[in-house]
Amino acid sequence: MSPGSPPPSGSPAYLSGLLLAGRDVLVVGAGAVVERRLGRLLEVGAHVRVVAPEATPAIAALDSEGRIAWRRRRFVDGDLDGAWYVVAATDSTEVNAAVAAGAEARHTFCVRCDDAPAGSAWTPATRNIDDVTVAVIGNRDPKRSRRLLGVIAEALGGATE
Ligand SMILES: C[C@@]1(CC(=O)O)c2cc3[nH]c(cc4nc(cc5[nH]c(cc(n2)[C@H]1CCC(=O)O)[C@@](C)(CC(=O)O)[C@@H]5CCC(=O)O)C(CC(=O)O)=C4CCC(=O)O)c(CCC(=O)O)c3CC(=O)O
Ligand SMILES: NC(=O)C1=CN([C@@H]2O[C@H](COP(=O)(O)OP(=O)(O)OC[C@H]3O[C@@H](n4cnc5c(N)ncnc54)[C@H](O)[C@@H]3O)[C@@H](O)[C@H]2O)C=CC1
Repeated sequence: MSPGSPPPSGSPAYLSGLLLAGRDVLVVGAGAVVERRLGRLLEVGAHVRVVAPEATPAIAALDSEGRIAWRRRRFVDGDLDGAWYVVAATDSTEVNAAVAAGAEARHTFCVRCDDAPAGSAWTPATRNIDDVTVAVIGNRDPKRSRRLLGVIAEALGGATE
């Protein structure tokens, strides 16, 4: 089976709980998708570096508050040095491919937001319910994953969204 190709059932992902507190995470791009992903990364204490020429107001505010480090420029390969985990989420296929290739060369896991099988990690729909974290990862049907998370949350008596 080639990297990223799906098994007969389930998803091709090996689920693992990454402990990112205090660890360097590189996020390339600062648009709507990154805005959604930053919440969980910050909640678990990751040290997030964002590289992008433009950012949404919410992401720029996180930088002003010192909660992330935003480098206001285009991605360069050296940005990958030191990262434990990488999110490639620009609106350019070429840039996302370059980020994923540089991460692959360093054996660093990388989520590719535009072409999931071409990355090496996927982002689950995630929610904390009391003292557990519930995460669902499907097979490139994120709305279904989000829906299933809601069903599980309800079964556990947690708030629904
Ligand atoms: C495989 C995966 C890899 C990864 O990115 O990690 C992936 C891939 C892709 N998503 C795409 C599109 C959208 N994804 C969302 C939403 C979410 N996507 C999430 C995860 C994942 N998305 C990973 C595993 C998914 C799984 O479990 O199956 C969630 C769960 C978590 C999170 O994002 O935090 C979050 C929902 C939960 C929440 O909201 O809480 C929306 C909705 C929206 O934006 O409002 C849209 C637009 C509408 C639509 O198309 O449905 C595209 C096409 C891009 C393009 O067209 O270019 C790709 C690319 C591809 O499949 O190759
Ligand atoms: N996986 C997922 O959940 C989803 C993925 N997508 C995909 O993700 C991509 C990004 O989506 P959005 O966040 O909505 O895009 P957006 O257009 O809001 O943001 C793009 C970001 O990329 C940055 N960027 C552009 N060139 C760059 C470079 N050379 N170096 C560094 N940063 C650069 C821009 O400055 C901007 O911050 C979409 O094109 C789409 O393919 C879209 C929706 C959901």
